[in-house]
Amino acid sequence: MINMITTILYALLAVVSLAYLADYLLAWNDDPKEPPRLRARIPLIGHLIGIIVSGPSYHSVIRNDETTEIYTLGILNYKLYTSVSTRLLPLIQRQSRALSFRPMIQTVARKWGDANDETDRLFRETDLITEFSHVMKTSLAPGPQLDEMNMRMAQRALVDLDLLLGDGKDKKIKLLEWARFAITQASSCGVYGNQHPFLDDKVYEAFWAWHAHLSAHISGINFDILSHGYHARAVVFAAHAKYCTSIPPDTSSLFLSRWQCLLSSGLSVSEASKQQATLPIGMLSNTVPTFFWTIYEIFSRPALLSSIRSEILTFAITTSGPRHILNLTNLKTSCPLLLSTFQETQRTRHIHAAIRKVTTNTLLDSGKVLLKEGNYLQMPGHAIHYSQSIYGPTARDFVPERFMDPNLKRGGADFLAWGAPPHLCPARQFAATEILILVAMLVVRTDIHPAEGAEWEEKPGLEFADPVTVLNPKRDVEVVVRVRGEKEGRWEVEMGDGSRASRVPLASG
Ligand code: HEM
Repeated sequence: MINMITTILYALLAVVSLAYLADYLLAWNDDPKEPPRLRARIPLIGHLIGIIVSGPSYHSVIRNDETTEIYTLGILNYKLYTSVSTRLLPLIQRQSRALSFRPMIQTVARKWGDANDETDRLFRETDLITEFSHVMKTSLAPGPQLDEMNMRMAQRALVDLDLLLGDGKDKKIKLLEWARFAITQASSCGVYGNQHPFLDDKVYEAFWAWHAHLSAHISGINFDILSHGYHARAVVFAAHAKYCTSIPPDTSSLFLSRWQCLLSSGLSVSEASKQQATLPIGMLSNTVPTFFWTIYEIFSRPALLSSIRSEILTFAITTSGPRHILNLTNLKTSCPLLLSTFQETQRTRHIHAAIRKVTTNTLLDSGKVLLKEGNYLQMPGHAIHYSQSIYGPTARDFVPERFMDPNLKRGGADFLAWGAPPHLCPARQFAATEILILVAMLVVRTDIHPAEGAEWEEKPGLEFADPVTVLNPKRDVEVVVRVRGEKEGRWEVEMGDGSRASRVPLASG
C-alpha cells in the first residue's frame, strides 16, 4: 500500500515537473519584442483555468500594474496576446488584415452554421465575408430601412407589454425568462417580419436550448453525449429552411440582403438557410442580458427610477384621454438620463474580449511590439471599462449620470460595449432603440420588486458559460410587476419629427 502511494506521488511529481519544464521551454523561444509573459501558478493551463473560474475579471486579477499595456498569456503551445491599452487599440485596428476577425467568422459559419466543405471554402477563399459584412452595415444604418424594422419591433413590444399588463393585475414573473421572450418576439418581428419562425413555441424553445450549447459547440469541448444541442439546432435549421422557401414581403432588408449575398456568393439554398439560422444568435444573445441588467439597475434604485420616469413622461410621452403615445425620436434624443444609465449598465457589465488571429508576423507601436503569426490577440473591454486612468476614481462604481457629463468625451477606444471599428456592431442602433423602448415602457407603466419581499441582490451570481458580451445572471430573479394605475389605457408608438435622421447618440458613435 505504502509502495503504491509512493509510486503515485513520484508519478505526480514527474508530471508537474514536466509541465513546468514544458512551460519554460515554450517561453525560451520568445522574441524580446513579444509582449512579456505573465506566469500562471499552474503551468500550461493555468490561464485557461483562471479565465474559466474568474471570468472577465481574470485580466484585472493577473495584471500586476496599471502601466502594462500588452502581455502574453501562454496556454499550452499557444500565445494569447492580451492588449488592455486604449493607446494600442487604434494601431491594432489599422492592421485589421494581419490581426484578423475573419477566422472567427469562418469558425462561426462552420461550427454553428454547419458549413459543408464547399461553403467553408467560399467563406475562406472568396470575398463573401467582406460582402456579407458590408450588406449588414448598409441595411442596419439609420434610414428608412431601419425605421421600418424599428416600427415592427416597437409594435410587437407593445403587444407583449399589453399581454403582461393589460388586465391591470399584479404579475409574478421570472425577469430573465420574460426578457428573453419579449426581446425574441420584438427583435424577430423587426428582422424577419411579423410571421417569424419564433412564433412557434417549439422553435423558440429549441433556439434557447441550442443557445445553451453554443460555447461547447464552438470550443469542441462538448460533454453533451446525447447531442441535445445539435438536435435543438436541427429544429432551428428546419424552421429557417421553411421560412426561406417563401420569405415574406415584410422581411427586413437585413435578412434579405444577407440571403441574396449568400446565394450570389455560390452557397446552395440549404447551406444559405443554415447560415441564416445563425443570425438570431447575434440578434438575441447580447440584447437579452443588456435589457435585463438595465431593468435591474434602474428598478433597484428608487431615486433613479423616479428621475428617469419623470424624464420620459416629460419628453417622450404625450397623453390625450386614454391614449398614450411614445415618441421614438424624443425617446432616443431627449432622455439623457435614461440613455446614460443604459450606457453605464453596458460599461459596467461588459465582459467581451474581442479576439483576432495573427495571420502574419506583425509589428505594432513603431516596431516596438511583435506579434507572431498563428497566435491570437485579445482585447478585453472589461479591463478598459474599469481602468481608473480612463474613468477616474469612480471607475468601479455605477454612476448613472456618467455619460451625461459634457466634458467627458467617451467613445472610440474607451467604450467598447459595441466593439470597435472596423467591427463595431452594425446593429447597435436597432438594439439600443429596442432596449430603450422596452425599458421606458416598464419604467412608466410599472413598479417592479423582487417577489416574496426579497431585496434586489447587490451582486447576483453570473453565468460564465454563455458566449455573450454581457453575462446573464446565474439564477433567474422572480419579481412582482405592479401596474401603475395612472398609466393604464391604450399605448401607441410614433416615429416623431425628423425620425428618419434621428439616431440614438451612443458614446460609441
Ligand atoms: C445589446 C445588444 C448587442 C451588443 C452589446 C452587441 C455587441 C457586439 C460587439 C461587441 C460586436 C463586435 C465583436 C468583436 O469585435 O469581436 C458585435 C458585432 C456584431 N453584431 Fe452585435 N451586439 C448587439 C446586438 C446585435 C444585434 C441585435 C444584431 C443583429 C440583428 C447584431 C449583429 C452583429 C454582427 C453581424 C456583428 C459582426 C460585425 C462584423 O462582422 O464586423 N448585434 N456586436
